[in-house]
Amino acid sequence: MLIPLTIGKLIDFFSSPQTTFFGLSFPVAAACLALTFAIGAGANTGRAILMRLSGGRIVARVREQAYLSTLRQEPEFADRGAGDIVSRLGIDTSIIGESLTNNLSDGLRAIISAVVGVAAMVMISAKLTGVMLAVVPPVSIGAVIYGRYLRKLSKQTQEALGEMSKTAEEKLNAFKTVASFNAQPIEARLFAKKVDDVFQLMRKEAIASGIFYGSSGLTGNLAMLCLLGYGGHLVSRSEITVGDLTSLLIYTGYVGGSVSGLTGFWTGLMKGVGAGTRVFDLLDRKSAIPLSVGKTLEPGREGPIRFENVSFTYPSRKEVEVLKGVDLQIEVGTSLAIAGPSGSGKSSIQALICRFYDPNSGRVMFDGEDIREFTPESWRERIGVVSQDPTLFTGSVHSNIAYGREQTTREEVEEAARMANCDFIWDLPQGFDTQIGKASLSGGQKQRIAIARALVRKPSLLLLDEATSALDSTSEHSVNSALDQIIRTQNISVILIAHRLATLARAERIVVLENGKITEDGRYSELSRRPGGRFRTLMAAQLALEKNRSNEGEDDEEVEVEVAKPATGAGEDPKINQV
Ligand SMILES: Nc1ncnc2c1ncn2[C@@H]1O[C@H](COP(=O)(O)OP(=O)(O)OP(=O)(O)O)[C@@H](O)[C@H]1O
Repeated sequence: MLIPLTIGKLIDFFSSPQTTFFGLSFPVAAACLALTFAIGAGANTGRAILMRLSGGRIVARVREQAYLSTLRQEPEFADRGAGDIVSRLGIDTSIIGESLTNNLSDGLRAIISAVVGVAAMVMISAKLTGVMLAVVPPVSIGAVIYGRYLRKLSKQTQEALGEMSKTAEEKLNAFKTVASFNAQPIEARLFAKKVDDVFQLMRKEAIASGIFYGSSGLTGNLAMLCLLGYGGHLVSRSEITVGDLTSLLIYTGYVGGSVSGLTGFWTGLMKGVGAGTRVFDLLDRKSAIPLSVGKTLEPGREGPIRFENVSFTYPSRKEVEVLKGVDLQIEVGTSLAIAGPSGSGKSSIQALICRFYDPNSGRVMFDGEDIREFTPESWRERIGVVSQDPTLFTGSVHSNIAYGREQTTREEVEEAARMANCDFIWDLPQGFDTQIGKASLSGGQKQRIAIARALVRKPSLLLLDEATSALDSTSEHSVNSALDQIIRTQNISVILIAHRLATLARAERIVVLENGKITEDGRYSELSRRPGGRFRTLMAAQLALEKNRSNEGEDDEEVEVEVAKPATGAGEDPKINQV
């Protein structure tokens, strides 16, 4: 801030050499200034480093906490699309970091420069300063209006970016589906549309910023012109020197730069607020099913699970009642299969058991207590889940089986793998240390690793959702024998959802769910013989389907082997043996 003053004094010094710089001779003043500039340079270096570091730290902490908060939400929350959440964690947090550090630092510097500049100008000539300050009110009003508009635009832009990421993420995750349908041009168009949405918003921002900066520049230049005219007049009347006028003009440039820096600071802040709203949405969101609220369920406690008149609708589709007054009891250590047409609510029963959702009415009880009494964390500890298409994560076979339990030993992992019939692991090049990804194992192998992953937790309840429906008969056979072994040898309650007869036959008890209601309940041997029964009808359809499949070339022998060693109650139906 001393430079304009120095230049003014220098001009006056050359026109009249007896001029001093605040009483100092010019060489001494120059030395002092050099020192001041050196200190200034050091401070600037420190500012740049500290601001970048603190910005990086803010972004890192906001990201970590927002990610943790996201992971602790109820599963329904993730249905809004991972792409949008990833864009919040990536782009929006960067904008916040930028806004809070570089922007804040530039803003502070602009405020200090403006205040010191105006003070120096008042010191040189209060009259001329008054002329210059006339531009401040219109520019400030313009900045406020522009800032508000920008905040709105910024939020819309971040949302559009989120949509764009969501679209790309979904399709890139289904790369093979897109390729097999030759849908690349359609997907490219869809993505281009999302990109265009972002571009349109950026265009609005570009026009608004052009108008704002153009008009505030014009206002500044006009003020400069007035200053020059009026200043020249004051010089001609010897009220100020040429050096003073020069200093004043340069200060005006400084202050003008600071004011435009301040508007940049304001608009940057507004951008940050826009992005911040989206990140704080994640950070502040209270989960509908908080993970740590309730009492901790003691690990060894056993008891039946009971659905008491449970009705349920998904929060995102309130108009469809998925479960309608379901009553169901699952005794400790028994196996139950849920059969029923597609969309009848089978998976929803498992989702309620896992407490991914809460019922709208009725209760899910464990050992006489509503499961809502327990923390979802401690409740889920006792449940092992195997889904139809289990996800394996990048890492070793060991880390996939030990997923969620870092302290699990190799012996425990191997024991679970044995129980889940995962013999193939021992034949892999590096055994349990073999690195696997999303796509490096067959469906049946993945499924068995998923069963081992569920078993390693030593669950007291195992949930299998159509664990065999996507498999060929060989893989189905391996998975089913693993299942047999578990049902027979472990004291685990098993709830399995299945369409395939060979899998259903493994359970000690079967319930048929239709349109959200239990319509039949009994042992396999009873239900498959009940004349006109729902299960019998369903099975006849399934039987025809499976027969068709075998005729089309599936390995009949495998299926026979399947049924040759069914669990209690199965294998008595001649139709099944026929399969
Ligand atoms: N996350 C969700 N949000 C909204 N509706 C859902 C959701 N998941 C399932 N539904 C709906 O709830 C109903 C029951 O679905 P559910 O998955 O429980 O049936 P299912 O018997 O397991 O079917 P399938 O045998 O085809 O897997 C269906 O109408 C389905 O469209």
